[in-house]
Amino acid sequence: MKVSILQFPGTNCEYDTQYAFEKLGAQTEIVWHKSESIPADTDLLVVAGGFSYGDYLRSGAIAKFSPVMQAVKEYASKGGKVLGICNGFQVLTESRLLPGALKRNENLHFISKHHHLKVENNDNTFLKKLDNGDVVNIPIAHHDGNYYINEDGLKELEANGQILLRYTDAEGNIQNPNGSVASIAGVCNKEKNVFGLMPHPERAMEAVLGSDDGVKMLEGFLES
Ligand SMILES: NC(=O)CC[C@H](N)C(=O)O
Repeated sequence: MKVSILQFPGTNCEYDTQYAFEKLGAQTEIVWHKSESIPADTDLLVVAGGFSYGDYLRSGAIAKFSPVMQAVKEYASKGGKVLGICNGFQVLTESRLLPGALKRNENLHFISKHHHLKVENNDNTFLKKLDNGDVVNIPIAHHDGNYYINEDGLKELEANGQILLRYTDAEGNIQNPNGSVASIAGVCNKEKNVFGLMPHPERAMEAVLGSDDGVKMLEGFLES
């Protein structure tokens, strides 16, 4: 299992992501954004979190023009699996590889804390190790996590089972820390090979650091 991890100027979660996947037994490689290709043996491509291009203009809006993104689009169009975490989710929506957009948090604050999430749909590679309705505890850390999609888009997401995760409390009651439409924390594309979420599963790999619920999330990618 080979996980390639994209790195833009300002990415800051690439080494945590590398640590998380190596802990699960995967081989990893960090790929600089100037590369015009991604490693041929890639089984999963992760767009890691951080502040690509300092979040100037809009989070992910400049990264989408990086040379590597053409290769990412080709990889995804052939069914390659892509996971965008936080800023990676923002890059994937900006690149139109995922539906919707991430706006400034409703309260205009950067929010950094553990948050509970409910699994909405586990019929996909990413969440297959969890059950629908499971509640996980995963850190969030963002100022642009306010997921937006219009009404028609939301209906389409619901109809196609593309809503993966929603923000909740520990009991699974819906919460909304950032103003996201329908409290959405993560979605996938219609083909279910491109995944994006604002929370950071790679930061929840050890109970002693607050939660190891990220293990079950990322493990889904290791068995295909
Ligand atoms: N942790 C991150 O990836 C941060 C994402 C993004 N730069 C934001 O603050 O919204």
